[in-house]
Formats: sequence, C-alpha cells, structure tokens
Amino acid sequence: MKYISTRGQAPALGFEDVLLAGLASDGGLYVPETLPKFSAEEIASWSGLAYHELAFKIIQPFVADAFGDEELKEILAETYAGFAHKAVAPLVQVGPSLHVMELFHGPTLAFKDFALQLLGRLLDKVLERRKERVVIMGATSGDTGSAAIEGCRRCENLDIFILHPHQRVSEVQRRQMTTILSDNIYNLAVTGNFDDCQRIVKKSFANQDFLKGKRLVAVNSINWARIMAQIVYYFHAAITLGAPGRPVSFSVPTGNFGDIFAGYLAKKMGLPIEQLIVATNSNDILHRIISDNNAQQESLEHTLSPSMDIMVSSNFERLLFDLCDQDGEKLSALMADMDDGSASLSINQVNKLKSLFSSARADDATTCSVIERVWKDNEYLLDPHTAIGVYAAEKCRKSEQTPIVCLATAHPVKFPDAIIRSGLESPSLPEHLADLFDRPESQYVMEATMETVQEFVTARI
Ligand SMILES: Cc1ncc(COP(=O)(O)O)c(C=O)c1O
Ligand SMILES: N[C@@H](CCOP(=O)(O)O)C(=O)O
Repeated sequence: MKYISTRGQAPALGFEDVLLAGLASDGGLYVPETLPKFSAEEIASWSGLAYHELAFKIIQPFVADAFGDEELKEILAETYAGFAHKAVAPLVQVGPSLHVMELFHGPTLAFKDFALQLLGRLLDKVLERRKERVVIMGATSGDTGSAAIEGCRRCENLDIFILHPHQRVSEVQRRQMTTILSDNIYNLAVTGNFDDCQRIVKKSFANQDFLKGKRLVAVNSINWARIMAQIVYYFHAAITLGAPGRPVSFSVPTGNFGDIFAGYLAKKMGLPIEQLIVATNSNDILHRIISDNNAQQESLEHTLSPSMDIMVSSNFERLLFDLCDQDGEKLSALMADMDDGSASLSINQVNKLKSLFSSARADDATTCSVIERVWKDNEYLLDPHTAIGVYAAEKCRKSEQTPIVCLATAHPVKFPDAIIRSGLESPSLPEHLADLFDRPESQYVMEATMETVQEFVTARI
C-alpha cells in the first residue's frame, strides 16, 4: 500500500518508511492512498475472533509490503497478550444501550497502549533489519508519553525524548514517565502547554540539522501507524454488539482527533457506524468548528481532563484533506488559515462535516457531575475523559435503538483530582504500579523553545 501526504508535495511512501516518519517533507500527514474495504459478509465472519486475530484482518492490508503474514500474526499476538484483561477491550454497560469500551487495560492504563505497544514492536523489527539507530521525539499531555516510553523501552536502537507541559499533567501521569530510568529515555518538562510541546516536535521535522544525520521518528498520532492500530477496536466493539447486522454509534473523548479519526476510517472501511460523536472539554475548538464553523484559537485552559487540553488538533488535517476532496493545494491553503484561526469552511464542507460528526462540550463541573451520577447509578467509576464522552453520548445520540459505545480512554486512577472533586474516593494503583510514588524520578525542566529542546537533544545523541 502507498501512503500520500495531505499537502500533496512529498513523495508517496510504503509502510516501512511511513512508520519511520513523522510529518511528511512538505509538512503534511501521511494517509493511505486507498483504504481497504470489507464487505458485510467478511465482517460477519470475524465474529468470535480473539482481539489479536481481528487486528490481523484489519492491519494486514496496511502493512503487507513490510511485514509477512506470519511475522505480523506473531507480533500482534505478543502485543495484546500483554493486556491485563482477557477481552483486551471489554465492554461494560452503564445505561440504556450505552456501553463503555475499556481501553485502559494496557501497561500504562490508557488507550495509547493499543497503538504504542504495537508501534514499539514494529519499530524494533524494522530498525534491527536496517541496523539503524533513530531519534524519537514525542509531545504528550500525559498519556502518550508513558505509553511511548513503555512501548519503545525494549528497543535498543533509539533515543527517546518526550516533551510534557510542566505541571500540567497529573502526578500519576508524570511519574509513569519520569520513573523509567534509562540511558536513552529523556523526559523534558517544558514550561508551556501541550500545544507548545507539539509545535516544537512538529517544527523539528522541518528543521533537522540538530540530529547529526540521524532519522527523526514520531510516536504521536501524526505517525500513521498509531491511527491504523486504533481502527481495530471500533470493529471489535461493533462486532460484539451485533455488527454488521446492527449499526453501532461511538462517542469519543477527543483532543488531537486521532482516536475519532480512526473511527471515521473504520466507517469508510465498511463498518456500519451510525453516529460518530466528538466529545471535548472546555478546550472546545473541535466542537465549535463542527457546530458553528468557528475555528478561532482561544487560550488553552487547564482542566480536570488534562490529556484533552489541546487546541491544535493535528489529525483534523487528515479529515480536512478529505473535505478538500484530497486536493493538497486546497488543503495547504486551508491549513494556513487554521493556523491563524481565520479558517472558515465552505457550506458544502460544513454540511459534510455535520453529516459525519455530532459534537458536545463538557466543562469541569459537568464532568464531575457525570462521574458522580454514573457512580451512583452503577457503582462504576469513570475517568474524567470518559465522563465527557458519556455526557456527549447522552446529549447527541439520536436513538436508543442503536447501541452507543463511549471509548473509556484512561483508567480513573490516573486522575485523582477529578475523582475527589466528584465527591468520590480515588482507587488504588494496580499492582505493577503500586510503588510508583516511591520510585526516583528524572526530568529536565526547560523553556518552550525549539532551540532549547534541540540543543538538549543534540548533546545527548
Ligand atoms: C485519556 C485521553 N482521552 C482522550 C484523548 C484524546 O484522544 P485524541 O487525541 O486521539 O483525540 C487523549 C489524548 O489524546 C487521552 O489521553
Ligand atoms: N492526549 C495525548 C496528546 C497527544 O496525542 P497523540 O494521540 O497525538 O499522541 C497525550 O496524552 O499525550
């Protein structure tokens, strides 16, 4: 399969090169030139497959030029064997036809493990084959960082630099990153917000002189492999609930637009998805664009759902590419307007967007009231991101005839502030993290400029 850049100027690449890339050389994001499509009969035949077997069906067409079937099967089996729940992504019902899909049974307790446990293994194989050592840079609002470190830690052929916004991630999230002590892992606490971290990483793809000739690889969802792996759980949940015979809807706590974009692709690949709901916190630019064609950048608020404190949603570019009929020139002009907040979609684009997505926004008070209510009704504890998804599901769903699945993107234990503010008790850390607060930490606090970060990287590679 070939992958093309959304900006239309970079060369098309195969999977291995896309895996080893971040932004394309023209500043765009890679997307598959064509998507595999699955028929209803084919999807029906996947009922009862184990998670890793289903993952093979969906991922194989995307990676066939780089990984043989047997090798891929082995990698996938190993990847998802490391999850703490036998179902890997179990569904729990919390209301009438309302389910949460628990995506937090991986080692770092957030949905990022689904893709980063796989990406780490794929990278390891490719770098070993090529005998190449690379530099990884990632930006995190709390969850990607630890999942990337955990996913890549077994790989010797890389140095990994993770930028997080200083004092803007939860203490559990910070410790999950900063307590992994190793010569090739660096945690940079940047005095800014997540958008600053992501801007520095993205700008580094365009300014690579600091790398001493090494290759720069992304672990954020700008890397296509992240999105690819996240498509699988939409199929898994929908098939469990009766697809393709019955349509299913999804509500997705959204920040960088990676997770919901994977759902959008699942639908394009043949999964009968009725509604895709974008759920945001007070940093609501995506909700404003969808509901009101308002793309104005506002200052980023620090909320009780810190992983979604994002204003510049990288993967929205991949969707806009489709809304621009995959015309790279048109998209580039639109992205320039997105960057300065002046973007306005055409009537056709707005109508298309509204036909694809519904959206809702929940502030901190609403988030806490949902956590409290769902606990009272079900004795089920939501994390604050998932609570926003549940709120949006209830607000936007068109019919109770169609089951709706809210993606539970993180374990509540990562966000004690929100749980306590909801009048509840924070749960205890799972066994493998029980001594997290006793482990020594290592992090480097630095200002939010590309020059400072690049100087730091150059000195360590
Ligand atoms: C817990 C949690 N929920 C939701 C999101 C939003 O996902 P996405 O950025 O793919 O939209 C993130 C981070 O991205 C997250 O860490
Ligand atoms: N919420 C994320 C932000 C980065 O998103 P990504 O999916 O592009 O890696 C985080 O927790 O770091």
